[in-house]
Parts: sequence; structure tokens; C-alpha cells
Amino acid sequence: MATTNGLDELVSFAARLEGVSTAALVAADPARAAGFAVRAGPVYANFARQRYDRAALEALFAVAESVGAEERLRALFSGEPVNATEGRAALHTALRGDLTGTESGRQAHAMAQEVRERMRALIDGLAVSQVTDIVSVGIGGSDLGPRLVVDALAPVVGGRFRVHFLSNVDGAAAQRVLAQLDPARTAVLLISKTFGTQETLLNGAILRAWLGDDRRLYAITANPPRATAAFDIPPERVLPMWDWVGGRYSLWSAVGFPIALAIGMDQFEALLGGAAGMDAHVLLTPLRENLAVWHAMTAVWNRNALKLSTQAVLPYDERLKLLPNYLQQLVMESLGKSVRLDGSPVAVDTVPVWWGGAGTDSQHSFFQALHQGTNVEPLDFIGIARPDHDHPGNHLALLANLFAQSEAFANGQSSEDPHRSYAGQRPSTLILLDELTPQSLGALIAMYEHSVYLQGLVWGINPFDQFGVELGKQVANRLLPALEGRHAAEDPVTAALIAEWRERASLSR
Ligand SMILES: O=P(O)(O)OC[C@H]1O[C@](O)(CO)[C@@H](O)[C@@H]1O
Repeated sequence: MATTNGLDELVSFAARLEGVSTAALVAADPARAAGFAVRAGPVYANFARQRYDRAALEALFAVAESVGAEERLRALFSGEPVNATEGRAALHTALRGDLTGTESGRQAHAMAQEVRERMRALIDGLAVSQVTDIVSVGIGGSDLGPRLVVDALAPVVGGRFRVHFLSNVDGAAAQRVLAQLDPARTAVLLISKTFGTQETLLNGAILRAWLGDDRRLYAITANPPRATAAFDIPPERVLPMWDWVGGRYSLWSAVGFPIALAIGMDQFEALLGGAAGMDAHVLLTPLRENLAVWHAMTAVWNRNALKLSTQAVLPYDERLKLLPNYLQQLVMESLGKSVRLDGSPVAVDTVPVWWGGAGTDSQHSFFQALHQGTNVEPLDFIGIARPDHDHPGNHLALLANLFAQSEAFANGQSSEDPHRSYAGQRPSTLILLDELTPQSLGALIAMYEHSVYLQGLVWGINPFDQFGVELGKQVANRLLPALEGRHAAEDPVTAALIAEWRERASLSR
């Protein structure tokens, strides 16, 4: 019989709370407003507006206990092969600290430190050259993390270089990036764990030709021989990563080189330090006070007890506008699975659709649907207590909007006019960082990583593989010759689409 890890029992807790308003839940438990909150270093999260009570929370913690959350966290940090379908460890935590005391953890940590020394030396070398701009070429896990962190922090801490990102295989993307740059003042990083990714290889070839001077071409990869074979980059300009670092968990490795270039090596180390602080909290704190456990079990509650099918992320900070994109890969590539580790089907729903956008802009686009649409979507609000700009009035307005939306979604407002009525009861978590710094951002991202791992544990799935993305790549590789006219596509619909494309492409010339 398919196992549900006790998740089916959560449904009865949800049924008991049906019809009880969020305001009533808060009123019934005077300690709840401040007490359903956890702080871990610079990250504070308040869960009082989620639609559970203490009994339901207890049931959720019991689920976490029943899947051995504490022991499985130790297994992650110790370098056990938690990525079972690929027989690998997932030691991203060792890139930022050494909490395990195991030989594999120690070794991984030492290797990461060594690479960081090399990164520092390369940055020092570039700093005395004429290079002012860096193009980082990569996609997915080799792009989204660095892109998020550079976008968030470069304006805050600044650095010697302007960093640009190129990911899409669409030639328009390369054209757009290159239009603003001078090849003589630019260095190019080719970032690919496998060095077999079509987008990065094609864009890399464009960039190498444009650069005209291979001495400003660098590679970051777990497959140095392939980087050398494809682009002839010598070892001194190849920074390694390893198969025990998953792509979407890799911004802490040499994949974070663009971050170090944009904000400086010391600030990159501070980002790692922030993540290490969160690691220590998650590994060493009992489940009931553990921020990642609260976050993960809240996600499980919303998915499996309330049956909600999306999760929105709403950063109320312009600098975090790329966080939803980043989390889409982290969460959905990790948890978008429907078979358990032993290959049997998962008996409950797994990952919802993660999406979102920055406030307050989002209030003027999709919030209408969140307030009055037929779907109820759980929301992660993220705010920053102290701004780093000189417009205090704007910051107060931003925070007023943040607190107002979280209140309005929870409480709603009735009216005799159904068009002006708000049902409320939308569950939300409000996360507050003291300020946006490398440390606090590192801690926030690490919290989401650990939440993902814990959700994967509860669902019994492997959050570290991504076989689902392979099929599309295989079919695209098969179809390329058909587009080149070398043979016809086998699938009749695809063949018709290619014929149509060919006709239109020649018409537009
Ligand atoms: O770093 P690579 O090997 O180029 O892969 C890029 C991305 O492609 C994927 O395999 C699929 O999108 C991601 O998991 C990975 O981060």
C-alpha cells in the first residue's frame, strides 16, 4: 500500500478548521500573533496568518518526526548519498561551513576554500587589467542564483566590475547583451556544471568569437576536460565544481564567481557566512523552533491538508525582484516529482506551482485575482526592516503596503455588495530581514534550500535529481536536423509545424 507518511490524517485537522476564520484563530489564541514566529539570525518569519492551529501544527511536527527529519538533516550535512537516484551526496552546505566533522564534509569544505583562494587571485588579476565588464554565460542553476544575488546586492555593496548575464539560446539575448559592451574591456565566464548544455555552448561560441582574445575567457565546471576540448581554455582559467554540488544549489561554489566579481570576494564570503549561520540553526535547533521546519511543514499543510495548488512569493523590495524566478527552479526542479525514492508513486500531491513578483508592482497586476479570484493561493511575503536608500517616506509606504496586504488577505472585508466583498482567509507567512546584506540574503536562500529538502523528505522524493528536464532536450536534439532540412520530423504534427515555419520564414525575407 502506498505510504503517505501520516499526511492523510492532516486532512481531518483541516476539516475541523473549515469555516473558522483566520481572525477567529488569532483571537482564540492570544499568544499566537507573536508566538507563531521563529527567528534565525537576521531572518524573522511570522506564521500566525497560516490557516492552522496548535493541534494541527503538532500533527505537522509529528509528521516531520516520523520521517526522521533531524537524522536526515544530519545525513545531508554529513555527505551521505542523499541524492540516491544518482548515488551522490548533496554537500552544498560544505561550501559555506564545516558543521559535520565527517571526513567527506571536511574534504569538501577544504576543496571549496581552495577554489575561493583561486577566485580571489583571479579577481585581483582582473582588477589591475583594463576589464570593466563581465559576461556570465550559463543557464538554470548556472545562472539564476548568481543573477539574483548580483541584482540584489551589486547596488548595495558595489564592486569593481559590472556583471551581465546571458542565458537564453535566443540570439536576440546575445545581441542585446553585446550591444552595450566593448570586447577589449570585457571578460567572459562560461558556467556549466556539465559543459554539455546547448544554450551555454552556443552562446559561449558567440562570445568567444566576439571577444577575439581567448585570454579573457574563463570556465567554471565539474567537467574541465570538456571545457578544454570545446573552448581550449587552459587549466589556470578553469575553476572546478563537483558532482556533489547540485546545479540549483551551486551559487555558493565557483558558480558564484560572477557574484564575487560584482560585489567583491569579502562580500561573497559574507554571503556564504550568512548561509552557514542558517545551516547551523537548521541542523542544531529542535524541530519546533526550527525555521526551515516551520516553513517546510507549512508548505506541506497548504498542499496536502488544504489542497492548494500554487505558492506565491512576494518580495516587497525591488532588489529581490528576481527571487521568485530563482525559487521557481530551486523548488520546482527539486520537488516536481511523482515517484518516491523506491520508484513507487507518491500517494499525495507534491510541489505546487511557485510563482510571484515584487510588491508593490504586483498589487497593480495580479493581486485582484488573489483577493477575489476563485482560487486561494498561499503567499510568502518578504520585507526588509531597514532600507539602504535616502527616501524614508517611500520605505514607510512600502512597509504599510506589505503589512496591509498580509492583513487584508487574512481578514477580508464583507459588504452587502458582492462585487465589493473580500472573502479573506488567504494563508500567508511574513518574512522580515533586518536589512538586505550579503549575510541576510545568504541566510534567506539557505532557509529555502533546507525547506525544500524537508518537503522532499515528507513526500519521500529525491529533491536532487531532475530527469524531467531531459526529455525535451532529447527531442530538441532529434529535431534540429529536421529544422536544418536534413530529414523530415517523424511526428506528423511537428512535421506540419516545421513546414508551416519554413513557409513563413521564407515569406518574411
Ligand atoms: O550547469 P549546466 O550543466 O549547464 O546545467 C544547467 C541547468 O540545466 C539543468 O540540468 C536543467 O535545466 C539544470 O538542472 C541545470 O542547472
